[in-house]
Amino acid sequence: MQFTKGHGTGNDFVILDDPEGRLRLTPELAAALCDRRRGIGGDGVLRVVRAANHPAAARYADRAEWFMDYWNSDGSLAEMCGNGVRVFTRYLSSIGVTGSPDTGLPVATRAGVVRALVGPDEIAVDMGRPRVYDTSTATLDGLVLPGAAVDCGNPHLVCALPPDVDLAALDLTRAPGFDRALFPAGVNVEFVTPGEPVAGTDLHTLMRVYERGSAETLSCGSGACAVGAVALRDAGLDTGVVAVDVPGGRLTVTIDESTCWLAGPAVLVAHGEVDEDALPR
Ligand SMILES: N[C@@H](CCC[C@H](N)C(=O)O)C(=O)O
Repeated sequence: MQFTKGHGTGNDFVILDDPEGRLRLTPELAAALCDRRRGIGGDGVLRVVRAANHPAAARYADRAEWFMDYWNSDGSLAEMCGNGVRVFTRYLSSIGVTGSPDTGLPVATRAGVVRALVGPDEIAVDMGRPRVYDTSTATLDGLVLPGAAVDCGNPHLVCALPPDVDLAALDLTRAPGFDRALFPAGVNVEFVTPGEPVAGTDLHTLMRVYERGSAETLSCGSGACAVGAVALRDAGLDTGVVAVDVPGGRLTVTIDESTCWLAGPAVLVAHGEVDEDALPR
């Protein structure tokens, strides 16, 4: 099986080119590919399949030729992956699939169709406006942290740390607790603290994330959008530019009246062949 490996600010993916949708991708195979010791290693799998050839995306086929079939590293499916769309788009452009320079490349996801614009260094995705819809709490290290529930196509809980809690010192080797009644399908939990002013932006936030299905990752694009939306709301702003620093680098979130743009680097680092029979079962 051929694969490509790529990442966006350290959120890394195994990319499988399967335009006809012939590959029998199972939760076990996705988890085995993502295994960092016995497989290739990744926070998730991005299967590149024509929308018309996948039952979850056929309804989008008139609007988007390509479907990002996204799997978390534990083998579960997710509706959206912001960094995934950016890396997926980098892969498509590497094989000559480019969108229109004006309107970009439409990409179907389980949360609907988004569009990506390829710049010289960065790839930006029009993610749609995040919906901040409730309050809740996360528990971690004996702390109870209030947070905002945000829908970015996938679920997020954005928790601001009290000033005496150090973001870098949080122990994210274990999953934070959350309200299963509010998030029956699980949630990605972002922990945030304000950063120093950054030129060209309205706000600057530092973030770490514990992702549903993938544990702590170096970056989460949809999480950055959720964080940007909450940061602007808390600053009394409807629109603006937020620099979101994650352990893997910087993402820029731009929210206007109608949508949210997520921008940052997206890199392909390797191509190869994996022996499926040698993967862990
Ligand atoms: N890292 C992603 C989000 C991936 C999906 C997430 N773990 C979920 O289950 O919702 C991103 O960049 O958005």
